[in-house]
Amino acid sequence: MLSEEFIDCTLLFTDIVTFTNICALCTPYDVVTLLNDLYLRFDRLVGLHDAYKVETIGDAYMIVGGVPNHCENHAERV
Ligand SMILES: Nc1nc2c(ncn2[C@@H]2O[C@H](COP(=O)(O)OP(=O)(O)OP(=O)(O)O)[C@@H](O)[C@H]2O)c(=O)[nH]1
Ligand SMILES: [Mg+2]
Repeated sequence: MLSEEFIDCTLLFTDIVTFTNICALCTPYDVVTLLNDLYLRFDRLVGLHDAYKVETIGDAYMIVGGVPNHCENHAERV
C-alpha cells in the first residue's frame, strides 16, 4: 500500500477490562478461544460496515474508518 495522509478518519481501540486477571484464571487454550471468538465477531462487523481492521495488540483491537477509502460517514461506520 502506498503511503498517504488521511486528515479525516475515525480510530477505535477496544480494550477488555481486567484481561490480565481473566488470563490468570484461565488456561492458555481458554484465552486463545476467548480472543478468537471475540475477534472473529469484530472481523465480521468490520467487513459488514466496510471499516478497516488495523491490528490486534493483546486484548486490544484497532479499527479505522475512512481509510484506505475516503468516506464521509467514517465515524458512523466505526
Ligand atoms: N501479546 C501481547 N499482549 C499484550 C500486549 N499488550 C498488552 N497485552 C496483554 O494485555 C494485558 C494488559 O492489558 P491492559 O488492558 O493494559 O490491562 P488489563 O489487565 O486488561 O486491565 P484494564 O484494561 O485496565 O482493566 C497484558 O496482560 C497482556 O496479556 C502486546 O503488545 N502483546
Ligand atoms: Mg484491558
